[in-house]
Amino acid sequence: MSHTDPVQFINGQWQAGLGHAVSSSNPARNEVIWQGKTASTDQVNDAVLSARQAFESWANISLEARVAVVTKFAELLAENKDALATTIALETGKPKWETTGEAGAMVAKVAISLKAYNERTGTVENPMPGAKAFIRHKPHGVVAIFGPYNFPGHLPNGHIVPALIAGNTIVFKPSELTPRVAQEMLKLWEQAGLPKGVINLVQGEVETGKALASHKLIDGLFFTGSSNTGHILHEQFAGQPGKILALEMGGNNPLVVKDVSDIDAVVHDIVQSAFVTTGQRCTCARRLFIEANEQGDAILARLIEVTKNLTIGYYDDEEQPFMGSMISEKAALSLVDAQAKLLAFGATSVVELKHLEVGTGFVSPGIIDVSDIIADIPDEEYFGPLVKLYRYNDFDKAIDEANNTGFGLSAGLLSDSEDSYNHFFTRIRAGIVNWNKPITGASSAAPFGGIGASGNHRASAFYAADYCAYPIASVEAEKVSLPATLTPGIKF
Ligand SMILES: NC(=O)C1=CN([C@@H]2O[C@H](COP(=O)(O)OP(=O)(O)OC[C@H]3O[C@@H](n4cnc5c(N)ncnc54)[C@H](O)[C@@H]3O)[C@@H](O)[C@H]2O)C=CC1
Ligand SMILES: O=C(O)CCC(=O)N[C@@H](CCC(=O)O)C(=O)O
Repeated sequence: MSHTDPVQFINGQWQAGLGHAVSSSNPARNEVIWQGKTASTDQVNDAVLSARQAFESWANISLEARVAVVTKFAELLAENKDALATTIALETGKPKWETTGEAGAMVAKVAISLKAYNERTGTVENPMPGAKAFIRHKPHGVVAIFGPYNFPGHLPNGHIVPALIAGNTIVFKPSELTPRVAQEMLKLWEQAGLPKGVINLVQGEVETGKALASHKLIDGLFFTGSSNTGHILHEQFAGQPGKILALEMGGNNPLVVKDVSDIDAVVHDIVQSAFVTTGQRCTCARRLFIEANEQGDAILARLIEVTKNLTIGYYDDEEQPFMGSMISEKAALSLVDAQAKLLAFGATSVVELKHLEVGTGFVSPGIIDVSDIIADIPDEEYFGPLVKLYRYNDFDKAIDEANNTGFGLSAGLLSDSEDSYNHFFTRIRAGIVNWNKPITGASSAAPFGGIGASGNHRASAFYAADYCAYPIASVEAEKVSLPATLTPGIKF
């Protein structure tokens, strides 16, 4: 492992970066696990040009030929599932049970994307007098794909697979925090026999991202990441209506509890919503609404108990922990800082989030009561295991407050009352709305996207097919012929 390692994949060749030295670490043990140099602006340009050059033949080979490569990739992923799950765990700090699930979701993505391609962007033929009407779809061209660190395999894969099936070529810029996962994924695409230039990998930090996002020759950009970066990209794409931009961003997601009989089941769904993946899911519950009554007190007491007992540990612990480390010590400290700011505003700590070990991303989960300072706190996503608690008296006011956010990714109600859910569903604003289920763990077989600051109405997962191709309407006849009835004023 050295900084001169070939970590960029451009036009079918592995090559060393020509930018500055970077590395990636296992955040749980603070060990360097990858080194390289960032892609220079020239290398980003080469990657875009190689994708451009590969586009025509990739778009024009048969769908079957493209599907054969993508299917081979799924087979290779399945064969290498354990190795990939280990790398994801090593680089993110997530426990192995979770990263095994992530690698499995990557395999499943291929069949789901094929189904979505056919259902949403396939060919439709309609008869009409003297002609046929067709709806067909074509790929956009060269697309830039940006991935986040929390699901460094599954989420970029959710753009890459449908983009390739549709016939696009790709320049992939993974998170700078997870370059090793990206490199392993690309090696599998290479082995699957993807023609050179069809997928390119440019590793680097923000400046590499900027060079790619601002490149004149990309036809689109598919982004999963923070709302801040998504907004920057949206501004950058302003005035370019011809380019497709799909933004999957964060949330400040509400979970409301009302009238429930099974307290343990409720606490389970709260924990699974707020703390899974050490709170590093875009769908995680960030705001928890519990009634200010006796039942609410009982739920909270049990939640405190269960939260304090959640196990935290290394990705490879034999007895697997519920939570691993956060992505970095920096991320862990930013959560400690967020908690301190809320306390300074007047919030009350219910369970304190603590940084557990210097030099690592380990934190314990936290619950902070903000009921008295609702009006003052910023509408921000704290991307970690810190949930804000609101005690409420009036269900409608709780829903108003749940909607009092610029985001709109996921939301949920835990309640035994169907009427309450119907009322909640009618009023709540979010792209994912669940009843008596955790608000994390969204299905790849459904659309996945949010409103407001969470997305730009280009839902991913099953609907990713929609942003990977544009529709073409055709009316076609084998011979040109005079219509039986002529338009008034035309004489033959
Ligand atoms: N809605 C969704 O589907 C999901 C959203 N997320 C969100 O992602 C975030 C966590 O991921 P991060 O990696 O921290 O996101 P991030 O926004 O920091 O980075 C995402 C990607 O954008 C690149 N980038 C950053 N600044 C850039 C710029 N100015 N120009 C071009 N590229 C730039 C990064 O290098 C990285 O490749 C959270 O906010 C989370 O909510 C995460 C998973 C799913
Ligand atoms: O993209 C898909 O195939 C489905 C969406 C998905 O996997 N969502 C996960 C992870 C997204 C995140 O929160 O980072 C989830 O909802 O837990």
